[in-house]
Formats: sequence, structure tokens, C-alpha cells
Amino acid sequence: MSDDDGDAVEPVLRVEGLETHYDSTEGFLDRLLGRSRRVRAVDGVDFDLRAGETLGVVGESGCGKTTLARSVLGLVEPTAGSVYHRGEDLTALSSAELRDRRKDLQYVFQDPLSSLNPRLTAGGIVGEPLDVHGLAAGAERDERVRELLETVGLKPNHAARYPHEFSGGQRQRLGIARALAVDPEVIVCDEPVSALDASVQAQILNLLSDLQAEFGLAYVFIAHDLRVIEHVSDRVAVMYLGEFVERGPTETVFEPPYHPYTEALLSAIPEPDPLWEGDGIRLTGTVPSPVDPPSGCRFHTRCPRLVPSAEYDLSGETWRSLTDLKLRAREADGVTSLTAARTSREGDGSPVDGGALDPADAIDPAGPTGPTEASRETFDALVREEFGLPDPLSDPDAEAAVAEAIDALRDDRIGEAAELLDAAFVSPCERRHPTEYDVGADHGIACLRYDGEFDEEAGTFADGSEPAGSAE
Ligand SMILES: Nc1ncnc2c1ncn2[C@@H]1O[C@H](COP(=O)(O)OP(=O)(O)OP(=O)(O)O)[C@@H](O)[C@H]1O
Repeated sequence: MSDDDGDAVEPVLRVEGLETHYDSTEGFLDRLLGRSRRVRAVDGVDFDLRAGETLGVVGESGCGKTTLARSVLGLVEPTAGSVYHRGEDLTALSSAELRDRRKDLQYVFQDPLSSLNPRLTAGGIVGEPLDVHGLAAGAERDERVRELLETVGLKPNHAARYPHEFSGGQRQRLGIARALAVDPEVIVCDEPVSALDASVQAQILNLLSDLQAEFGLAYVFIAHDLRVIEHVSDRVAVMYLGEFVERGPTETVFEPPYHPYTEALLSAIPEPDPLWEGDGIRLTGTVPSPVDPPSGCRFHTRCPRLVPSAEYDLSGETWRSLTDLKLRAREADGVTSLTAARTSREGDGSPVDGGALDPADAIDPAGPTGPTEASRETFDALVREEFGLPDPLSDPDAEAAVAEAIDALRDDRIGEAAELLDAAFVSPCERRHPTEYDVGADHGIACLRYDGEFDEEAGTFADGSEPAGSAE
């Protein structure tokens, strides 16, 4: 992505190819078999942070935001990549050098109560970094502590109180005062207001904004709430499963073109945003495990805008339904686990107990028990209803493939059904891991749909190749 204002402004922070993988190998069997489970929490992130600006990082729980924050500050050791502060690679520093550098890079935590030492008074908490970095002592230190408390809207006589004697908002002010004590250039704010009431949130956001104007601070501001991100950020990065899927100036990220994930997050905002121009696509399910991320585009397992394969003449919606059926069949260990959370049976919205698709449902109650032609039809209808699949599909070849797979499901041949569906229905999005495509000034989106070389109709790239080969 290119800068709209050229390279004139040297960023205070530059993050390149950052990866942080945790080892979550469990139990003696894993160790005995030499099996390692790597949690790819941050998996190749790049960004610049310029002096005095706020970069908002947004994504659902589990996308890797906190790991990113901690990796940038060296609180967890990255697996790969670099974090440059004023041109110097922090990942190459010794721990003593890094400790010293923390003066310039501070952290404000989500939950001030658990991050503030309960045995220290407010004065002790705010004064501690001054002691650690040898910045002030004696009367000068006391004066600086009082000044810092006032700067964040607390009273000098609050210095004698303990964290539990403050309200949530006041505690967050204390956490901010502590971060400010060392006169940093950058503060990484990790969900700093998500634990607070709405009215207190606004006060803390205003405080952060005032402090930024007064001290020229740069913020990396992490949140899952898009409204907060929109309010505070100059630029926004949208994170999904360890990667940035969209980056750009705030106003461009909040208007089309969108990454489908951004669009889905925006759709989920309860009160319509005045800038919102989307058509209300829905985000279902949760973030998959970063231990074994989906192939190709990591969002393909949930993407409402999945690109259909050009092999069949099917709508995007039907393609989404087929992919859901395929993914569910892949994970199911029996036909009863085919549906994890069915919400209604006859389309009347009535809840279904257990939420599992039971082959018994598919047996004609009037007929004998056991698989019959009639029960097959009923089962087929139930599966189609469950996954929103038309009967029949508009494309005869696709219809033949799905009918055969549903038949296999009916006979509890789950593995075979999954194989049939896997062979028949593969979206280009499952095959290619998208790079970030420029869609405007300083605005990038990592989605195949924005690859100028890709022809959705033909399902091929400009050189005639199919989207294979670069899948993860
Ligand atoms: N110490 C750890 N060991 C193993 N896995 C971890 C560790 N810390 C986090 N993870 C996993 O890494 C992934 C990213 O977690 P992370 O906390 O960074 O995400 P997040 O977007 O900040 O989510 P949240 O808002 O819920 O904190 C998750 O799957 C999480 O379970």
C-alpha cells in the first residue's frame, strides 16, 4: 500500500511481517508423538504508525489483537518479523535494552484493576515508572506524581488511595497516568474502554484525545467496537485470524469498497452508522481456531461474499449454503452432529431442542421405521431447508452432486458425503490466500474480489490460470 503523502513522514513505529505463534502442545501423547500445536495468533502483520496519529485495530474476540499489542511492545516474543521504533529493530534488542526502550512505548490495559498493583497506592503506581527509569526522586517525584494525577483528571490527594478505592473510570485514568509518567511517544491502548459504562467510556476517550493533542502521542488503539474505533482513529486496520484484511484511513474503511469481513462487522452495529451504505450482510459463527486456519482466504468459512466457482451457474447465496453444508459434513462425526445450532424446523421460528438433525426426523411417521424412499425425500428436504439450498439447484451438475452427497448423509456415510462435496464444490477463495490489493489512496483490502487480474465470471486470472498454487 502506498502512502498518500509520500515517505516524507518517518513513522514512529514500523511493523513488518510480524508473527507470534504460541506453542499449545498438550499432554504426553502430543509430546510422545512429537506433535506440536502452534497457535498462529499473529500471522504476518505489517503497519506504520506516524507521530501523533491513532491507528485503530478492530476484530472479533480471538483475532489476535492482544497478542499483536503485546508483541509490538516486546511483552511476548514474536516468532518472526520486526518492530522498528525510530528505525531501530526492537526484536533485536536485549531484554535490558528493551526495558529501557519501554520508556517510549507504553501500554494501557483493558482491565485496570487486574493490571494495577493492589498493594501500591495511586502515588506508588504512578511513581513506579519514574523510579524504574530514574526519572525523578524525592520532592520532584512527588510533585510529578501530583501533576500526572491532575493531568488525567484525578486529584492530587488521590495519591494516597489504593486501586480498589477508585471507580472503574478513575482506575483507567490511573493506568493512563502511569503510562504517561515516562513521557512516551507511543501508547498501545488494548480495549481501554470496553470494561466501562458508556458515559465513562466517552470521558476516557476524550481524555485520550486531549492527551494526544497536548503531548503529540501516537496510539495503537485496539477495540472490538467499531463505533469506538471510528470515533478515535485516523486510520483503521481490520484484523481477522492473525492477519490484517483491510487497512486505510478511517473514512475510507467505513465506506465502500469494503472487505466482506469489515462489511459484516459494520452490519452488526445495532444503530445504523450515518456513513454506512451496505445492505446488511450477516456474520455467522465464530472465529475458527488459529491452530489450523482455513486454507486460502481465512475468512472463506464465514464469508457472505464467497466467490462461486465458475464451474457451475449458481448464485453466491447458494454457493455459501453449499460451502456451509460441506464444512459441516467435514467436521461432523455422525449425521446427528451435522447441524450444530438449528433454530427453527418448519421455518416458523420455533426453537428446536438439542439443535441436531436426527435421521429419525426424516422417517415418514406414517410408514414403517427404517430408511424408505419417502424418508429419503423428507431427509433431503430437511437438509435443504436447514442449509437454505434450493430444490433443485439451478445448475443440473451441481444438483446431481449435492443430491448424491445428501443421499450419503442419509445413510450415515458422512465421510463419503464430505468427500463428494469437497470434490464438487471448491470456491476460488479456498484456493488462494489473497494479498492486499490497493483499492484507493492508502487503502488496501485482502480479498480476491479486488484482485484486478481475477475474473469472477471465468474463475481465472488474466493469464488464464486458476486460483490454485498459493493456497496456505
Ligand atoms: N498464551 C497463549 N497460549 C496459547 N494460545 C494463546 C495464548 N494467548 C492467546 N492465545 C490464543 O491466540 C488467539 C488470539 O488471542 P488474542 O487474545 O490475541 O486475541 P484477541 O483478538 O485479543 O481476543 P480477545 O479480545 O478475546 O482478547 C486465540 O485463539 C487465543 O486463544
